[in-house]
Amino acid sequence: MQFSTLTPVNVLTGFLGSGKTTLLNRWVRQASMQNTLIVINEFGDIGLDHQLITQSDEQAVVEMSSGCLCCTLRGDLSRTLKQAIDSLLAEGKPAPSRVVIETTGLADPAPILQLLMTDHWLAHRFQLDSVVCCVDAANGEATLQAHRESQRQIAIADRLLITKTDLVDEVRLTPLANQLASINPAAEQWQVVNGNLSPELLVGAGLFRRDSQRYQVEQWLKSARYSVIHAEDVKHEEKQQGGSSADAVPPSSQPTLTRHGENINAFCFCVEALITPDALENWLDLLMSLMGEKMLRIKAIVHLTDRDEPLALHGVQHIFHPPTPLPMQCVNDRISRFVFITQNVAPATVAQLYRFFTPTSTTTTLSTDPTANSPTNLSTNSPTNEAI
Ligand SMILES: Nc1nc2c(ncn2[C@@H]2O[C@H](COP(=O)(O)OP(=O)(O)OP(=O)(O)O)[C@@H](O)[C@H]2O)c(=O)[nH]1
Repeated sequence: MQFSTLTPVNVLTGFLGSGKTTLLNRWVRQASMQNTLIVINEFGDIGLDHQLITQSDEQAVVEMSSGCLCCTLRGDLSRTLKQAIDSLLAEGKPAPSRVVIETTGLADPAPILQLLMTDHWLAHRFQLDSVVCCVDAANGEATLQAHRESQRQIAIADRLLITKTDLVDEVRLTPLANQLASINPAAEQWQVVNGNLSPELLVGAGLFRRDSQRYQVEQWLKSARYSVIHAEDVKHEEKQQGGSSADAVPPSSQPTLTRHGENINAFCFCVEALITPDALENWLDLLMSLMGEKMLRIKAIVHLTDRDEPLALHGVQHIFHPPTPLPMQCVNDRISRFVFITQNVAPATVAQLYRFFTPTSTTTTLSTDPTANSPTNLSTNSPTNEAI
């Protein structure tokens, strides 16, 4: 399956009452959202949101109710999308060119992202474009302190929309914006009043841009926004000074500590040397098996010893999307960059575990099979270069 033929999916998340439906109500009226399929995951029997969304000929709105997509209804997403697309085609309408999934306010978006990678039918038809998270300007700080789900929604997002900014002044807005930036430094922030925001600002955060038919590596990875830890520095300091790898962690990567003792860490781990496939696989395997639940999101551009072209990796918790081989001209150097957003996992732990596996001498080949979703499967098959 070519990347260019996969339908982009935007996941719209945000805590209860944060303004998701208000935003969607605006979006469905926009010309740029024509031919978009909107999936609303309601929790409970009465799908009020569905009644609120204005329907038009261009948009199909389907509703999944009675349960939360992230907890109980995983099989239902592919079923819902299949049925919706079948009925569009039966009516003589085109298949959707975009899907927007609005989650329940309490949903952890990570399982939904995993579903897009692991469900065979979904993985062959859809690709994640962006996770968009609404944060209520008036209640955001309190919600963030009190609810783990809210922290995870913010940490995993590509775009953060601070809604209801008409209700607060700068004195309240600035600390919230700073806190969001410390949890998720790479996510762009937008202020929104009554859902008034062009949907075009929200799409196109994915690795592959459909409109230009190009890979956009730096816009996707945004590694420059993170504090950086160099694998080589970690080694050097320990050898020369007898310090620990924690010494190599810059102060700017100190965690955002929330009231419930959750540490959200966002950092970029850089490796200048080419990495052997074994070291990569063993490192990621160990990280995921020991602390997969706490790995909220991982994106990486990796340069391996056994191949010229770089690979793009994208993981959510313990699940990885199949590696995507990229054309060499997408990158400027051969430094591997891993962006981690973690919960209660210190950057030093990630760095130390990497050191544990380097150097290694054997080489294997990474699979690009869409069903090979775990790092454990990275070494199984020959690459097929399907995504190029
Ligand atoms: N003042 C103000 N109110 C807003 C704004 N955006 C949304 N609201 C109001 O906030 C309330 C919640 O908005 P919704 O769009 O229903 O929020 P939601 O995230 O879909 O809510 P759930 O589905 O319960 O999670 C509604 O009464 C909206 O009218 C805004 O920018 N300013």
